[in-house]
This record gives sequence, structure tokens and C-alpha cells, in this order.
Amino acid sequence: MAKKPKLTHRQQRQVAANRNKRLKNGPSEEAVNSADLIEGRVVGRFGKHADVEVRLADNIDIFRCHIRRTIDSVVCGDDVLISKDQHTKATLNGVIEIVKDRRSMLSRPDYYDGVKPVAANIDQIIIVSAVLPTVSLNIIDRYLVACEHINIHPVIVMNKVELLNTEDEKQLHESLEIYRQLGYSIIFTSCKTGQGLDDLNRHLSEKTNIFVGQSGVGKSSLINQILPDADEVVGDISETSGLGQHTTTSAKLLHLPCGGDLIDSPGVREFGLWHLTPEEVTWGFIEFRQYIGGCKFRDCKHLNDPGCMIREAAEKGEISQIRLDSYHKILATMEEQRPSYIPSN
Ligand SMILES: Nc1nc2c(ncn2[C@@H]2O[C@H](COP(=O)(O)OP(=O)(O)OP(=O)(O)O)[C@@H](O)[C@H]2O)c(=O)[nH]1
Ligand SMILES: [Zn+2]
Repeated sequence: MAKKPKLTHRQQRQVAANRNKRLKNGPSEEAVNSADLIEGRVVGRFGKHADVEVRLADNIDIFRCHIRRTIDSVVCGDDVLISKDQHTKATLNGVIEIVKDRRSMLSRPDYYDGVKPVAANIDQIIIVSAVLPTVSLNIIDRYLVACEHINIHPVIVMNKVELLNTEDEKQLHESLEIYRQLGYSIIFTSCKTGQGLDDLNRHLSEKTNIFVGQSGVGKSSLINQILPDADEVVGDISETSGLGQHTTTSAKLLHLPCGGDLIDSPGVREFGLWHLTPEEVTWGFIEFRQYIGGCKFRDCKHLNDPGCMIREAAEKGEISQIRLDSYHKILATMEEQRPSYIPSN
């Protein structure tokens, strides 16, 4: 039997509001009692529908659901309460009545709305880079800042590692040492030799993950390795999204053999910094945090300003000069990376 979900006051009000609205819309609509609601999780999202996975004991059902008009947004990874659709004979149709509070949220630029939610309740973001042609620490920093901003734990993956000779690999380890010291996990992988895949699986297990990274670094290849049935298209441009214009970006949540989950879609993969303020970028460099507020001038740019605590910390070797340079590079290029239809801060 399904466990009866306990509703918060806010959710009870939402159910009542939905019920009143339906009653106003005509007597044919059935009133929904909170006791009739079933807990589930959104595993697919397309057009006006969502697929909701409902687990009852050992049984897993997927309900194809409409979304109550009173609900702002439903995205992959959402925990929801659904009612069975009374109008269709098919048993596995439903209506999403309530979206539970989200513990995290990923958004992307949208032509119409500015920011559009694409996935919820993600525990971990896997930042994939390829060791060749070059490793850009600045790009890794951009992703780290984006992760820190939405408070989701990042893991750094260096893929195609079999292409490096021993000397280059040693150098790469050295240049990534600052990230280890900051507490970030780094995994070296190769889809060609299988190196690091066990390590990757261990990190993914029991968490809801997403993979991000530039085109060609091997995200699809890695997903195929950890989830052989995923049928990710390798070396192909998955979607000509043009950042949101008229695309019906469908996202899906997949269960991994290692026990974790993976949410994937082109919309999920492209997330960036364009909507952050300079202060939020500063906050995203976690080692800067302890110095924030200590600078002499309130509007300190942490560049050549007198009495800048962050610059002084870099001079004393307390923080990495490479990271500080990377920070300034991010600020300098943020405006040009912002899609023109998104208003600046
Ligand atoms: N040598 C080597 N090549 C790899 C490895 N992983 C992936 N590749 C190759 O890199 C190319 C790009 O891989 P994809 O998996 O499509 O990269 P992606 O990150 O999904 O790219 P987009 O879909 O454009 O975002 C393909 O030709 C893969 O065969 C690896 O570990 N070593
Ligand atoms: Zn400063």
C-alpha cells in the first residue's frame, strides 16, 4: 500500500486552492482529498506532460501526468504528489497536484522568462573536462562558481587521461592540487581504457547527479560507460537549442546501476554564470569567503585597491594567485557571455 503523504500547511492550502478552483470550473471535476494523493518523482518532462515514477513496495509505476494549472513549474527531479486521473480509463494517467519544496534547483537562460528551471533536487554536479587539447582551469572555475552559487556539490572529472604521457599527467596532478586543497574531489577517467570509472561510480552512487562540461569532453561517452542502456549519441550535437528559443527540451532522470541517479538533457548541460552578480562570483570562490567584508573599501574590486584583503591573502600565499587571476578573468568576460536577451544585473 502507498504511504499516505503528510502535507505541510502550505501544501494543504495548495490542495484546497486547487480543489476550489476545480469546483468553480464545473461539477464534473472530482474533488481531491489529500488522502488520495500519491507520492512520486518526476523522471521525464516534455511539452505539457511529465512522467512521474511511483514506487510502491517492490513495484515501480510510471504515471503520465498533466500538470495542474496553478503550479508554476515542474521539472525533472521534482518530488510531487499526484492524483490519479479520473477521466481516462488508463490506470497510469495522473495529475500533478503539488510540487514539494526543492532542496536545489538548476536553471538556464530562456528567451521568454529570463531564467527557466530545468532540474530540481540535484545533489551533485560532475564537471567534465578533457585533458587534451588543453585543460582550462578558468572553465573549471566557472563551473565551480556556478555550483557554489546554487549550493550543489561539485566533482571534477578529467577525462581522456590515457592520452597523456607520464610527465604530462604528473604536471596535471600538480596544477590541480589547489582544487584538492580546497576540498574538491578530482577523478581521472578514460572511456577508452576504463580507468577511473569505478571511482566515478562510487562518487555517483546514492546521489542525483548531472554532467556538465564543454562540447567534446566526453560527457556522452562517460554516461554510456556508466549506463550502457542510455544510448547517448557520442560526438553528435544533441540539440540546436540556440539557448531556449522554441525548443521543447526534454529532460530525463535515469537510474544508474551503481545506485545513483542521473538527470540529463541539453538544457541541463548548459548552465553558466551569466545571471550572477560580481559579489556572487566572489562568493563562489570558496577560499575568498573568509576575507569578504574585510577590505578597506566597500566596493573593493579586489584588484589594485588599497587595503584589499583578498589581494593581500594572495600575496601572502594564503590563496592561489592563479585562482585570483581566474576570478578577474571571469568578471571581465561575464558581460559578453550573457545572452543578449537576458537583462544585466
Ligand atoms: N581518447 C579518448 N577519446 C574520448 C574519450 N571519451 C570520449 N572520447 C571521444 O571524444 C569525442 C567526444 O565525445 P562525446 O562523449 O560526444 O563528448 P560530449 O562531451 O558528450 O560532447 P557534446 O555532446 O557535444 O556535449 C568522441 O569522439 C569520443 O569518442 C576518452 O576517454 N579518450
Ligand atoms: Zn578587496
